[in-house]
Amino acid sequence: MTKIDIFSGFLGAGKTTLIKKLLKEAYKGEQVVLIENEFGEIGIDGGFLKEAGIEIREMNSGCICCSLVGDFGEALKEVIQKYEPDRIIIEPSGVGKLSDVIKAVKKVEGEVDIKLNSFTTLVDVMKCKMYMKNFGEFFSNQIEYAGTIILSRTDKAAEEKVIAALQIIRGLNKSAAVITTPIEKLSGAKILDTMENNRSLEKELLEEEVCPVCGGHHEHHHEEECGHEHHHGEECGHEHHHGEECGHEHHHGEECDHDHHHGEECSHDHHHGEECGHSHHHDEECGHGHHHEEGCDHDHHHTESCGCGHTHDHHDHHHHHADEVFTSWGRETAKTYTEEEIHAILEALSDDEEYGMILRAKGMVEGKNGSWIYFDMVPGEADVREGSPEYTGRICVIGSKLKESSLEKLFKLA
Ligand SMILES: Nc1nc2c(ncn2[C@@H]2O[C@H](COP(=O)(O)OP(=O)(O)OP(=O)(O)O)[C@@H](O)[C@H]2O)c(=O)[nH]1
Repeated sequence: MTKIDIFSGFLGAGKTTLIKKLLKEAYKGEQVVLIENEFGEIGIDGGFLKEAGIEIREMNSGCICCSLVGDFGEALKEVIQKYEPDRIIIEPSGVGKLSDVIKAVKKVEGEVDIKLNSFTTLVDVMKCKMYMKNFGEFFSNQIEYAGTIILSRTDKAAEEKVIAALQIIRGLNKSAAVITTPIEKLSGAKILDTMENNRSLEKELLEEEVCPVCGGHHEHHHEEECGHEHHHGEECGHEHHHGEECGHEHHHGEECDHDHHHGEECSHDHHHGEECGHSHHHDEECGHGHHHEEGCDHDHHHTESCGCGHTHDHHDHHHHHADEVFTSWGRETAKTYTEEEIHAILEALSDDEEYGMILRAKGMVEGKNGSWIYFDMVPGEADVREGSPEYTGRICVIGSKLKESSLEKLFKLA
């Protein structure tokens, strides 16, 4: 039996940091394979894990969070046959939907000897509100479907920030255990134990199939024999979440006829997002595209892309349109830099609209003095450190409306 642990989290939330800690402290002695589905053209994270003897299966050519569930199933089977691991860690792309990843794993559970052991989401408390506001469903889905939520940067965030983030999180997910203690203060075993004992949402998610009463697809928020709450199915006679024109609480845009266009006024209670927080179809405030999750009945024939940065033809109802929101820019380079140059570049990325809205930059390049410079940046935060030599320099920037030629110039690659 191979245990599957899913670690979800928005760009730069701290997934890799946590996985490293668990590998050292909680998964010690286990045969572990990491399946990662990075958003971005160049896989950056793999290196350190390879050094630690961990097998990595990168899925950059296909996304596990949308229609390529079959391929994902094949990848899982292949990994299990080849390595017979004790555990598989799945790190979906930072903008993938956790609910889709859970479903994808569940689908293959009957075919291979695996068990979905945990599904955890990392949330950066410093940016929770901003991400919620700007990226809606891409961000909120990961919170809603998590069995456990781990807050990152509680080591340095003000208490009010942590409490504000908690409020947003609790609005989306009432039952997950939320770890607010900085992870370095907890042992890996303690974290794993917390992750493994919070699985109530799993059942809920699995029941998100066809309703035995009305035959519709509902998202179930409570488990009661059909007795669950419905979003629509008026004929069921149960409590509904989506009673149009009824001013009820909303859980999601799914299968909901009343799309909110252009942030029209809305007087309902919402489960995701402050400042109305419902999904929007058109750009507002932040200037980015928002998800298109509404459960419309038509097929989409256009080619879309999801969080993996690749394009797929979707024949199902999961339209991510992540490519409308997120893009990545990556380069391999033999160019050398000084640490000061890298600091200055990251600062420019943080501060300047000139390059688009930067959500994440990371990479490793050779230093002028022959050492290797590793860097990580999320808005307002940059980490530059020395690391072991890589086979070549690699740079990856992820964001919204990236300006590639400006980025090339900034990294002096033009
Ligand atoms: N102070 C602090 N820094 C953190 C914490 N978690 C992560 N970081 C830093 O944030 C940066 C990004 O962390 P990662 O662990 O690489 O994040 P990730 O979610 O794997 O990022 P992606 O590669 O975008 O998927 C790194 O510089 C980390 O050191 C935390 O709890 N506290």
